Amino acid sequence: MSENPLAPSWLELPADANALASDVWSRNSARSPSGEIAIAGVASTEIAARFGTPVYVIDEDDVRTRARGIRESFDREFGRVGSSVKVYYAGKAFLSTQVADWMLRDGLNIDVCSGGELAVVLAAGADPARLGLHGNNKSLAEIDRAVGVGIGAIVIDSLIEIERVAEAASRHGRVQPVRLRVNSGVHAHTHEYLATAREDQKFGIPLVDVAAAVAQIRSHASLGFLGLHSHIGSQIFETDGFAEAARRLFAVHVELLAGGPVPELNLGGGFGIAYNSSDVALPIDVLAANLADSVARLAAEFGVAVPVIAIEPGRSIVGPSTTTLYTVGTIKDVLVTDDTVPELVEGRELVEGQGASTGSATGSVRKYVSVDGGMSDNIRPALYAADYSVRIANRVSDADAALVRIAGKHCESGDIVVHADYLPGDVTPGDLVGVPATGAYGWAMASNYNYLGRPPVVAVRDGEARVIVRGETEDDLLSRDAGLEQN
Ligand SMILES: Cc1ncc(COP(=O)(O)O)c(C=O)c1O
Ligand SMILES: N[C@@H](CCCC[NH3+])C(=O)O
Repeated sequence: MSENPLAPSWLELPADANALASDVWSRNSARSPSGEIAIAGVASTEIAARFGTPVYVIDEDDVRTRARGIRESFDREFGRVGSSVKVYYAGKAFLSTQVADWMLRDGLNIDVCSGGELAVVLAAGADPARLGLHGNNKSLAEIDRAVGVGIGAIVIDSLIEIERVAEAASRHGRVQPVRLRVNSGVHAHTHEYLATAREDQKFGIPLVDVAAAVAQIRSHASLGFLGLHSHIGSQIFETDGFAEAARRLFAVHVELLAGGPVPELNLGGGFGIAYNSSDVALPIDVLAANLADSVARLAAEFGVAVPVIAIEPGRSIVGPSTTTLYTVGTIKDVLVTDDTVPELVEGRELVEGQGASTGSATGSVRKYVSVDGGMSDNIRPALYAADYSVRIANRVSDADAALVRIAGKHCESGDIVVHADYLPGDVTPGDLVGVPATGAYGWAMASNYNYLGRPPVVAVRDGEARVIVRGETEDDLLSRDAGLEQN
């Protein structure tokens, strides 16, 4: 078997199209002696038989080990430079009461960005003091509830919000700790929709306006200023962007010290993970060490103490923990000829970065493998041109590898789950396939498009599986329909 010219340039023909890349699959994923993929000792076929497909399978030990690992790495590295760290799990990546409970037990705080997320973590029994609330347009009701329950921090995102939070705090007789989100102007190297600190976007306050905003915060007895906040974007692989944001914020942080205490500095989340064989994630302990060194250097340069650092990782904690299992329904070998190439070129522009080949593609076959889910359980390939990977989960095969595109079942040609990977060429209807690294922003961004029910989330640990979020049924889908008018 040779490489298919339709394959994107980053995708290499694997030596074994059954192999599970250890940096992409959850830590307890492995082929069992029969050849099928087992996750934390639970066979894929058993999961599919008990819970149906599609199904998100979350490896509990993986997500909790990562949560503790991030906390410990940052504690160690910032302890080394005379400071400490508050780690907030960014609940937007994936939140359920069970996941919230794991995070809290493993010593993390939780960051929420809506009243709904707040309700979930409160339902998990979280101490509100360990929570933070974000959002560029929090409603008055959301602010009121957060202040009323005694939330640990509110990240103020606009000048207008200073007055809203101050008013709610004085009404509740509280001094509400707040951070101020700053648009650092750092252009993180990621998809445009995932970059959150360029000048031309909705989040935060420009650096030049920060001094006045903080003066406004400090003028309210009902507000307590914790410090500045920056989140430059998501799925970022290098430390440079974080270090540059820290540098820009630090200069302002130091100026603010002249007007009162600034105990903390929040550097946000955004640490990248591997979704496929071309992604190389920076190890968390390297990232933590680099950031600690950068912040310590800045503190020394400015002659001030290293502040307490807060971080808000989401994807890097929960992303690699989860595999989505699907059942293959139909398969088509699509011959890409001269006639179809122009369409492909156009398609490539729509999904920039996917890297479909152009002229040389003539006469090559792309195998379309359609599964029983799609953009309703993972919108990221369609929304961000995210490149995932795939393996047959119910068996191994020594058939020659074939270039496949995993498509969903939605009425939408952009409904793609995996743009390109190699699978054994005998992949067949009825096979189970596993798509790893779907834990972050998969279920969280799922929809009911085409009236598909959102799949269940099943947690696996030590050979046991249990539902932590049940899947939606047709009754669920119909339950919000008001029905026909009675004549
Ligand atoms: C303010 C804020 N904090 C934290 C995160 C979490 O980012 P990630 O899941 O990439 O770590 C996000 C999402 O991008 C965010 O907007
Ligand atoms: N939803 C994005 C991450 C968050 C974007 C900015 N807060 C993703 O799937 O990658």
